[in-house]
Amino acid sequence: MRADLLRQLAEFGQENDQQATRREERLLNITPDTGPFLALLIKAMQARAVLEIGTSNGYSTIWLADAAQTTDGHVTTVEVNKARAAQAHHNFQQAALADTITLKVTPAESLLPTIASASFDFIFLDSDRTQYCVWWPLLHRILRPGGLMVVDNAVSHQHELVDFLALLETEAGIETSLVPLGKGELLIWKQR
Ligand SMILES: C[S@@+](CC[C@H](N)C(=O)[O-])C[C@H]1O[C@@H](n2cnc3c(N)ncnc32)[C@H](O)[C@@H]1O
Repeated sequence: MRADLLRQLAEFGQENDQQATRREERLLNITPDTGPFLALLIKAMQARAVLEIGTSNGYSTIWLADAAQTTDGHVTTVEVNKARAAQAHHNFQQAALADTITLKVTPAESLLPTIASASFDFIFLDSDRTQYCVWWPLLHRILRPGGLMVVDNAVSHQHELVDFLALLETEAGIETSLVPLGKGELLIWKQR
């Protein structure tokens, strides 16, 4: 049943984005093959505390939360757009995942400084790419040693991530790998 919902949401997102004339109207969901990839990572590392930045209507969140249910985990997801967040809230209920997800309707830059250090095992970053360099010190702080961060659009919008990639290269204790799946998934492992 959840698989049916995910299929419907993937189709809805693709049709919506083809018809949308303005960027704000697009849902910009992850590709359908990215969902199982993120879920596998969460299960393989037995991640329990999961953070997503950029919920949109909750398509990727449902994949993350479906995996988190198998680890007895929980997903916190943050979205600044109220209309998108309302759609996500509805979809979380449809997926029977409302108890596994906390949706924060606020700018990520307001939420991140309030989070305790080393709070998250897994972070999925799919938001405003112009802010990634600014957010990085906060993201690095709240990711636990041994934790994993995944950044979407690392191939589709590689040119927008040049400065972020350069910044990561200067950071000790960080290993990265670019996986050419979906829109390109950049894996960032915090060794220590
Ligand atoms: C690419 S979409 C996320 C798609 C979603 N992860 C999925 O696959 O279904 C990016 C989202 O980030 C949100 N966003 C942009 N800037 C933000 C910010 N500063 N704080 C929180 N959310 C933000 C946008 O409103 C948009 O819904």
